[in-house]
Amino acid sequence: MQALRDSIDNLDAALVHILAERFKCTQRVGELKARLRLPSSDTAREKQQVERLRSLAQDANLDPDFAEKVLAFIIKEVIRHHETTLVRTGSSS
Ligand SMILES: O=C(O)C(=O)C[C@]1(C(=O)O)C=C[C@@H](O)C=C1
Repeated sequence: MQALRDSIDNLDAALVHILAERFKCTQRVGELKARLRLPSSDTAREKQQVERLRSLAQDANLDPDFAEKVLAFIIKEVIRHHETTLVRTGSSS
């Protein structure tokens, strides 16, 4: 049991680090979008991401619906960050 919990703790730490790296990338995208006055969300891109992630999940034996929900949750937070960046950089008006 303890060995399994140690593995879970390591995997949770990896998830946090991976998420932090992803948010660093999306922060840069948000700044670019603000500068170029592009919309915060891109539904065509999201559709591609969902398709790809569902396929990856299937191959990895992970429930694709769950993977899609996780992605949607993350993207919702990214869009919130993009909106904050717009206000912070004064590009929202
Ligand atoms: O690729 C973009 O345009 C982003 O802003 C990043 C991202 C994402 O988190 O992957 C977030 C919002 C968009 O709707 C699509 C994708």
